[in-house]
Amino acid sequence: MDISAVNALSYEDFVNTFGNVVEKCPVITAAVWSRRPFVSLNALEAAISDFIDELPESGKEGILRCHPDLAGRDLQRGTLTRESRQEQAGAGMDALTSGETERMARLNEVYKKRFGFPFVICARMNDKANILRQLSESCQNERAVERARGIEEVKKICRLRLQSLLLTDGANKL
Ligand SMILES: NC(=O)NC1=NC(=O)NC1=O
Repeated sequence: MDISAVNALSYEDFVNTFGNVVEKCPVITAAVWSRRPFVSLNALEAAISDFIDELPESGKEGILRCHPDLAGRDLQRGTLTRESRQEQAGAGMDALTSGETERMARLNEVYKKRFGFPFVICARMNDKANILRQLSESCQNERAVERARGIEEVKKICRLRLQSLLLTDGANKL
């Protein structure tokens, strides 16, 4: 699908197509629809990024809270979104040893207890060793640092999801 096809989408088709580029936050997609026409993929991505940046801290933390834990309950139960399942599997989150699973669960809980939102990282740009190391180090950070780092990871996840939607000629082609 090229950018002119994106601009020609009805509101419903736009949200059906792009509603999960930020995990479980279709409101972001619904909001940026009014900023069309987009001159490029980068412009659509920038509109999403700008919308996120304009949110108050509570809104940014809300976005982070919409993300499933890495190697967490949703993965175990099979209730991840298609995108998250693919991303987490790609980073080996579905092939951890029992010790690694336990360490991820413990660190995720420590992190959430400290910050009030989950640890978020772009799984497609990391492997399990990096993820475990970053999670462990992030538990020592300040809240503002982790909010900003998490939101930057959300933007990386969003960019890769947009690219997958726009650059494939597969089923997504309208
Ligand atoms: N807590 C998370 O970072 N979750 C995720 N990162 C991804 O790239 N996909 C996810 O589900």
